[in-house]
Amino acid sequence: SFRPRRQRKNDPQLPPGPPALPIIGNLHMLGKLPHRSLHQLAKKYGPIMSMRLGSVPAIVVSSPQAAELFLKTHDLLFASRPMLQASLYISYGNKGMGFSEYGPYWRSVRKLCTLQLLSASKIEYFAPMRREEVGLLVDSLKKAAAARDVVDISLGVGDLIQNMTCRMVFGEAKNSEFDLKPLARELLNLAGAFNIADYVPFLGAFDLQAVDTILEKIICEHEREARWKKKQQMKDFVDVLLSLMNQPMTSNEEVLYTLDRTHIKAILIDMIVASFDTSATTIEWTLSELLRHPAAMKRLQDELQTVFGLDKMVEEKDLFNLPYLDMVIKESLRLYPVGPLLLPRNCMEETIIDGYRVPKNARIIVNAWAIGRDPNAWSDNAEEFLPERFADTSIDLRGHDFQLLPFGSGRRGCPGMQLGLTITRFVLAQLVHCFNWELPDGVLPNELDMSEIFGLSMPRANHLVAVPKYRLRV
Ligand code: HEM
Repeated sequence: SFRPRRQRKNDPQLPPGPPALPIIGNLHMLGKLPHRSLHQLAKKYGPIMSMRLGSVPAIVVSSPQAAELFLKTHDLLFASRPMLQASLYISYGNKGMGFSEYGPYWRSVRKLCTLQLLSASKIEYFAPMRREEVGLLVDSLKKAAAARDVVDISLGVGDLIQNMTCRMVFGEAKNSEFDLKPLARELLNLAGAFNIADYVPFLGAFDLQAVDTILEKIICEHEREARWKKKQQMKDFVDVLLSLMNQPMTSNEEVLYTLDRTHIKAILIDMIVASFDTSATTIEWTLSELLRHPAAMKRLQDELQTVFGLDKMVEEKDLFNLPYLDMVIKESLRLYPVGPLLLPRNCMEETIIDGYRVPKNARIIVNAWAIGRDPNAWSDNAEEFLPERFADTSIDLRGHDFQLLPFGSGRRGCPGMQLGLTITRFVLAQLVHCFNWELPDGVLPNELDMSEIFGLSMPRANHLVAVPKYRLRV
């Protein structure tokens, strides 16, 4: 029916939400753990809640039904990301994928990454590298086991994933001239700081020039090598992207740009920021819960033992058809979505959702942490780690079931999901299969501290430490 344009009393209103202060809006309510604060607020104001982050309107989504409305029913309207000062800054003016606005440019970069860097065949190509890196960690843990040492699992797993990421992206974990990891760490700190509000007081401390210099060196080295060795076979991400340099990038036949060095650098930064911590954090939380639940640990070890026996280490290619492993990982990602507010969406056009007005350019925050704890979706034991809850369900984590959204959903969902899951399954299975794990002196399973800190991923506040005992016969 026809309506005059002027706002009327009966016109759709913003969703309910807490009162906002001048200038800062509701920023002061986020606290140190925004996913928890927003969860509490949503209990009062509902699963579609409106807030103001500084001057920016934000809509916080906290139930599976609401998430489906935003990520499926109206997917296209919310397939963009907000233009944040900091993201412009670290991605050479939004030339990457993760922070770019929806449109032909983003589509073409996303296609490039999905087909050339994150495809099933690329994932498989790096399997020997992952096997080697995990082997090194197992060796060092074996030594610690022999000496009855307490080991820092968070540190060990974090290092492992970082080495894997650097080898995949740059071809090596340590360059002869510099360690690549501090570079990635710095990018991550920056990206983590702005993922809710465009409010980054320490931006000045971040030295993009230094990052650019290092990336430039790495690219030059790869170019030199490619020329000398006439390298035929693609190796790391830098090689793949260089092989596409100066090629016209198209969308629907239209040439949008030619891939140049800035595009390549921005894509490399994206890949590092998105994959540097996420898998490590998932593994860290899963092992923590398994240490707290010895029966679940035993059941998983038994399942792996039926496939690999006690004479063999875990092989990545034989990790299919292990239902309990899958249930454990799902349960862990339900309770600890490592990118809860990882990348906010942006509303492209004013729209009406569930009777509420959602303004253009509102920031959409899907609180996967709250959704994973919604008692309507998960019953009253939602706070418990109970992998068995998935036993007779088809609930999946790929973004089709809106009560479980660790990778987001829809056209903007995580393109690295397959890679992340492959790494997580392999590393977790190996550590559980090769070792029995005990908490250090005096710590009982139910006393293990489980607090988190907020960042781009959501890691443990205190490192997980435990004593490994080697359990294989090889
Ligand atoms: C367990 C590991 C991982 C988890 C839980 C995870 C989770 C997520 C989530 C929640 C999003 C936001 C999705 C949305 O807005 O709907 C995302 C986006 C993204 N992830 Fe992952 N991720 C993981 C691993 C990876 C890996 C290994 C890569 C590969 C480099 C990767 C690359 C990306 C990129 C590029 C985006 C942005 C996509 C876009 O905006 O178009 N992720 N991820």
